[in-house]
Amino acid sequence: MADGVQILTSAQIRATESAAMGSGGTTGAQLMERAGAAVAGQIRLRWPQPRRVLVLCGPGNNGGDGIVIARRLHEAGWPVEVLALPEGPAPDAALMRRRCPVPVRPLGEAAWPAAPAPLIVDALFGTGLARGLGPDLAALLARAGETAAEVVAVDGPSGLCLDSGRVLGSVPVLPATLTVTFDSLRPGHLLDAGAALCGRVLVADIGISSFRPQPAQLVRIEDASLLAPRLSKAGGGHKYAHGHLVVIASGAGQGGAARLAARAGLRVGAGLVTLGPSRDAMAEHAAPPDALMRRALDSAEDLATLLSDDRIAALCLGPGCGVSRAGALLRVALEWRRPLVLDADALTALSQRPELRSLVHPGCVLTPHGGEFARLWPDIAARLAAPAERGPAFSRLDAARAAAVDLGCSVLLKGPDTVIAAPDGAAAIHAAQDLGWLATAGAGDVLAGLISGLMARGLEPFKAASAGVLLHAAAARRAGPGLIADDLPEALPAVLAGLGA
Ligand SMILES: NC(=O)C1=CN([C@@H]2O[C@H](COP(=O)(O)OP(=O)(O)OC[C@H]3O[C@@H](n4cnc5c(N)ncnc54)[C@H](OP(=O)(O)O)[C@@H]3O)[C@@H](O)[C@H]2O)[C@@H](O)CC1
Ligand SMILES: Nc1ncnc2c1ncn2[C@@H]1O[C@H](COP(=O)(O)OP(=O)(O)O)[C@@H](O)[C@H]1O
Ligand SMILES: [K+]
Repeated sequence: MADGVQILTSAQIRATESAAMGSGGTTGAQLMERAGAAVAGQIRLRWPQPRRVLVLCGPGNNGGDGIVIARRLHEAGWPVEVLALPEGPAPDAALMRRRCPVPVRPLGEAAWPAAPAPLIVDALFGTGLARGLGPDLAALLARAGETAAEVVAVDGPSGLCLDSGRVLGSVPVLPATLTVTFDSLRPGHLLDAGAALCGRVLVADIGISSFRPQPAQLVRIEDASLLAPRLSKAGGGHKYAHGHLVVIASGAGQGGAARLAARAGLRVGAGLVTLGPSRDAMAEHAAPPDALMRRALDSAEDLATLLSDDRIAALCLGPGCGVSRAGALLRVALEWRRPLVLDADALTALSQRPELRSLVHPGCVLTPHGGEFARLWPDIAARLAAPAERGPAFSRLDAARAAAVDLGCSVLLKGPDTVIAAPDGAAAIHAAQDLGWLATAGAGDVLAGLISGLMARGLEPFKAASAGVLLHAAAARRAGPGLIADDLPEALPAVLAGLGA
């Protein structure tokens, strides 16, 4: 399992809540009171001066939380209006409605306030969202969206599937300024459209964390400081003790992407890195860094000979390699059965050579972006591209997990929301929607170099992929706006020093 903060799906948070209540230590109404109090508290922290607030409540427990929020804000002297859908079969929510000192009026066109409230609390649907919003509700929310009110979403914006980060149905949802969720994040807060729609996400502790399922199957990776002990070279050791990485490079005239990967491998601490271009491309790959070693590799036989050296610890195949060259070397790389990163052209080559799929093994990390993923797994990609009608919708997380199980290796699906899945079901999400500058040629090559460098240093594939993504993002933050891929390896020394590695 990667180091990180546990993420629970809707089904898992429901089970956690049931276990907490089943223990006899708490009741559903108490949990609802804590949840509502936490949201009201966050609202008052963010907007210290009372202001008119419109609380929109749904039929279930999300709506029950909304009623608690309304009561709490009313008690604090805020002018509160509550509009609610008809009650569903949720006894705790019904209890809260009976206790509510503010009139609860039916939500609909007739009751909609003429003058818009500056703050809207969206407590319509949370983890119980089963389908897209109906047209009447969607129209009301669209109107609310036009008023430039600030929106606080309870658990998540209503209409957003909290398991996938996808909007259900073809209806717009009300984007939130602030989302307050309970106990832990859901995948949908980080994935796909969810990250933008949720705004700032805060997690309120409601006292049920000891009832979460263990071990964690899904985490958010965000804290690079956890990596420091594994990245440190304190304690000595010869360069070979830190691993020898081989990065396959291109034939003549095909560019320097592999050099970016190799440079990243060196910077992340692999003891030695050998770049392997074809013989006729040796001269063009002679550029710095001089710390790189070079070895001409023209054929699968040349690669097999090189890999017979036991000291070689990891191989990176794909960046700037050319699809036909990657295809020619792929079988030997896979039959080596040692730590291997397949990226870029190697992924395209694998999609064209189905007979090699059975050779993929647990020591491999595949790092596709969306296009490469769709070439390798067209059926899974089609499920992801299909409209999301019902919750839980098929997600990028589901897609990466299905791919990891299919090939029996770790799969890293790249994007602003990167998902890493291991074949045993472990998974991690890294949200970097603030790092648009990473959408630059060669950023992925650097990532492949980081991961393979970490694998050369002995990190197991899933952990190396998780750590590589973290370091990649940290380097991008360090390099800042205007970054190009070449800057990322150069930013690593400062990142590593900052981590105390
Ligand atoms: N877990 C925890 O630890 C805690 C959870 N808490 C809170 O509970 C929330 C989950 O509550 P929940 O399970 O009652 O579901 P919720 O989101 O209120 O919706 C279900 C209702 O909506 C209906 N419905 C669904 N989709 C619809 C649609 N498109 N259009 C119309 N109707 C639709 C659905 O009806 P049905 O699908 O059966 O027709 C059902 O009546 C969670 O998000 C959190 O806020 C906290 O109080 C305490 C701790
Ligand atoms: N908009 C974005 N926000 C954050 N990260 C991004 C964004 N676009 C791309 N990335 C990241 O940058 C890298 C790009 O990799 P890739 O698509 O393979 O590019 P290339 O092939 O040009 O190297 C990946 O790590 C991806 O997660
Ligand atoms: K909500």
